[in-house]
Amino acid sequence: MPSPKAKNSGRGSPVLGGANGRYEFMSLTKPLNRSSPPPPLLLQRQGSDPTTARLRLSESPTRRRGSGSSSAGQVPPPEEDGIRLNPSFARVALSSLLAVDLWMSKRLGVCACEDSAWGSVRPLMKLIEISGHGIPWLAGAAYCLYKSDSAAGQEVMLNLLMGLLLDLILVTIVKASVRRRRPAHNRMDMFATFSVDRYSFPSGHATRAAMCGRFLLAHLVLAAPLRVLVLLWAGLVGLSRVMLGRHNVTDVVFGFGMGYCQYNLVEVLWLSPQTLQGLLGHLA
Ligand SMILES: CC(C)=CCC/C(C)=C/COP(=O)(O)O
Repeated sequence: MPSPKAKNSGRGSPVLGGANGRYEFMSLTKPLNRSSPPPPLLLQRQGSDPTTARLRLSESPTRRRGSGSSSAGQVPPPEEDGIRLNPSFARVALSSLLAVDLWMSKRLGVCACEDSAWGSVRPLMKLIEISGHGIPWLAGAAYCLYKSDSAAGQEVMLNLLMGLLLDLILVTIVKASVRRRRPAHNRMDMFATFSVDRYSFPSGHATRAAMCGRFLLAHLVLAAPLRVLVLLWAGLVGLSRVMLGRHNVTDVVFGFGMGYCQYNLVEVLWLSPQTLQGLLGHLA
């Protein structure tokens, strides 16, 4: 039903007296074409979905008779108004989640630049950012692989290297597919980025922190305090992404989940020395 305001606005209510006495609505988003009467649209009863409206349209007497008076004419299917009159629950829930996400990310972006609320903490957050960057991890894994003098050590470092490359590939694919822009308050001053790193979803640092964190806990013999330190580091990497304004909260949360699953993939694709010797044998 037209809102009371529209009826009293004096700007011409969108309601037309229909030829058959039924009220019909003009499209709310198309300019009124005064030369010819606008195509009447069936009133979409509150809570009905467009499909129902279309079904009702095809059952309308006008359609059934296959002809109608010139004023009714062939009633076109209801237009997709720019305004969704009854979005699905999933769409409303997603819109609400994204609204909360943007609001929370803006509030937590306290180190987005030097004169932000916590601008003095920015250098520390940048240090944490570097600790989760792909290049230090790739260089470190390659160096340990080169320096390792045990087969077991070489096996672990080789699979960490493979996991890091897998992470880069998967994150690049998802970033390039989703193409979500970084938060408006982000100051893009990261070093050594790919072109896809202009996109925000998911956080590559978060995927790497989760995957490497699980990898270290599973394959390194660490005392309990060090295990806690690894978990703390992974959490701080994720938090730093939002505090620096690089990401929204959902980018990091999804990144943690993706990195956690990536480690499972590393375990499935685990390269044993025998597999490696077979591969190298083929290459030689
Ligand atoms: C150049 C290499 C080897 C990796 C890129 C590392 C990087 C800049 C990832 C982006 O992380 P966020 O998505 O968390 O910003």
